[in-house]
Amino acid sequence: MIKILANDGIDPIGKQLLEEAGFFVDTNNIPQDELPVKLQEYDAITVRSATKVRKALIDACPNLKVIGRGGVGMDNIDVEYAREKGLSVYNTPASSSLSVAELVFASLFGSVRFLADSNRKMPVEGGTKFNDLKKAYAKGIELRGKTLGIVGFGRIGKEVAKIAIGVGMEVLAYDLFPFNPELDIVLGGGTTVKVSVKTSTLDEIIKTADFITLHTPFIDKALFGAEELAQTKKGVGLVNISRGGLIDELALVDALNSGQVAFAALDVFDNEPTPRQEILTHPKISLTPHIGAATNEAQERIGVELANLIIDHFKKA
Ligand SMILES: O=C(O)[C@H](O)COP(=O)(O)O
Repeated sequence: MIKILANDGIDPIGKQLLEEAGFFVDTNNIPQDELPVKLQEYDAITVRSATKVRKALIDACPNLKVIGRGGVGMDNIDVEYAREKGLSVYNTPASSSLSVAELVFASLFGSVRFLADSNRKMPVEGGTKFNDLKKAYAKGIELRGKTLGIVGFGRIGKEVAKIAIGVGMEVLAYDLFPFNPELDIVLGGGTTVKVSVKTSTLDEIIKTADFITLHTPFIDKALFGAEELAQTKKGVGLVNISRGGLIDELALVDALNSGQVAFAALDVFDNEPTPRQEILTHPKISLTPHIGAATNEAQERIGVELANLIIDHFKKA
């Protein structure tokens, strides 16, 4: 019987599909340091971003045939090495785009009305300094009519653009690769509307956008270091629900303190799962613990897609 270890969990429907196909699915979370021994008895492992599947683990498990990533980013997997060793590596790139895009807007709407800081301070100061807090949060901003720069115009960037257009924002989109700026927005009731974003350069986005959201993988250095942050429109808002490291965190703290950057909304961090204190405690940062894809709907789509990929793999083998 094919044995699958879903080390970071899998949606119950995905699990059920695998079991109906005749596979044994273990959803126990085996600690990273025990995997080199315990994973040896499995044919496949599925992970999210927590479990690392590095060269040494791959070498320790010669029976392993498939690595499945329930999600998009594969930076926790030595993908090339695994493929060189004859393993198949799958991810589910489309299933979570909408959930990530919705978190971008949850973060943006929240940040322009100081929700994160207000929720930190109200339980402590709300009873005695209500009117002081009311004043502190008096300069909210509307999103309608503002310019959103989207850096990385793949599946997630496009979903972000659709919501932004619905909100009435101007969208500047940049990607390393050429893309079609036209998008179809499906409205409630099923009507489809064709819209278009403005193709932009990274430089134009840095210098002119009111808000910037990042949707690229982390390659080797921060896209937004001190130099780029200094060139942004004063009072820009930044959102990173992509990968830690894309914004230089120390430069960001400086830019927030000087007022160059008005706020940042971060779902991903340099040192996950232990982000630095300066980031965790900054009043102008809205924080979430890497939950962009963490909705019931996205996880169900991911589980089903991953299960079908694994079933197809072993059917063909
Ligand atoms: O790359 C991804 O799909 C996201 O960062 C989600 O990661 P997660 O599966 O750990 O939530």
